[in-house]
Amino acid sequence: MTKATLRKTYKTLRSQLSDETIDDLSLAIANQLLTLSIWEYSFYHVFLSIESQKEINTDFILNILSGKDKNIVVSKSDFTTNTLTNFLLTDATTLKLNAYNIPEPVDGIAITNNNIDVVFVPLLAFDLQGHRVGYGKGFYDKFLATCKPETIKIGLSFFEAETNIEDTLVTDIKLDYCVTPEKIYAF
Ligand SMILES: Nc1nc2c(c(=O)[nH]1)N(C=O)[C@@H](CNc1ccc(C(=O)N[C@@H](CCC(=O)O)C(=O)O)cc1)CN2
Ligand SMILES: Nc1ncnc2c1ncn2[C@@H]1O[C@H](COP(=O)(O)OP(=O)(O)OP(=O)(O)O)[C@@H](O)[C@H]1O
Repeated sequence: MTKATLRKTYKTLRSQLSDETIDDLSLAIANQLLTLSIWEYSFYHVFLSIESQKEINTDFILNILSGKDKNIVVSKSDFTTNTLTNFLLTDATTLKLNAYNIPEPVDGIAITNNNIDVVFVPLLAFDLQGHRVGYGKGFYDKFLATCKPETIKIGLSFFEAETNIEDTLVTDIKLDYCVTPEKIYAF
């Protein structure tokens, strides 16, 4: 299927999930993540959930990371350039919802992309090759392109893989893993 079709299909599927189901599935995803060998690193980039879009609740992952004393990195989105700038999330960080309902830090300690070891990547759909479909503005493709090549990229999804995304671009950065409540896909 094409990215446009997949976006539509998976937005609809997500819109049908109750808040309780979202929390149950998000916890199952966090528990799956615990079985991966990814916990020896230092800097972890996590997206902060857009609740109105029924995204995965990343609070469980944030709790794991703070329990392990990891450096947690979160983004501010610039919708004029479709780029992300990254900041350390600390107890002192004030978060504010932006115009797209994304929680983001008001200010803080800036982190350069080459320090980031692991990125948890939001998505609407993904395929068996490790390609993903997001909201279509290329924020994550641009961000991941500026991380070091060894950075581990982990998609998080409520739903299982599609066979194939037809219209992938050369600029699409593939995932290393995609984790669902049921399974871990390694690419
Ligand atoms: N939590 C989270 N943060 C993220 C992303 C994400 O997918 N999830 N992004 C991943 O790249 C970037 C933001 N990307 C976005 C791109 C478009 C829209 C947007 O157009 N929203 C419209 C229409 C939504 C719709 O079509 O349903 C809106 O809210 O009105 C929102 C976020 C960076 N931060
Ligand atoms: N490294 C890059 N530099 C400049 N433009 C890029 C880069 N990567 C992707 N783009 C552009 O971003 C646009 C959106 O790409 P795509 O449809 O793959 O977004 P997406 O992955 O669904 O969304 P997102 O990354 O925001 O979740 C495309 O027009 C693409 O050309």
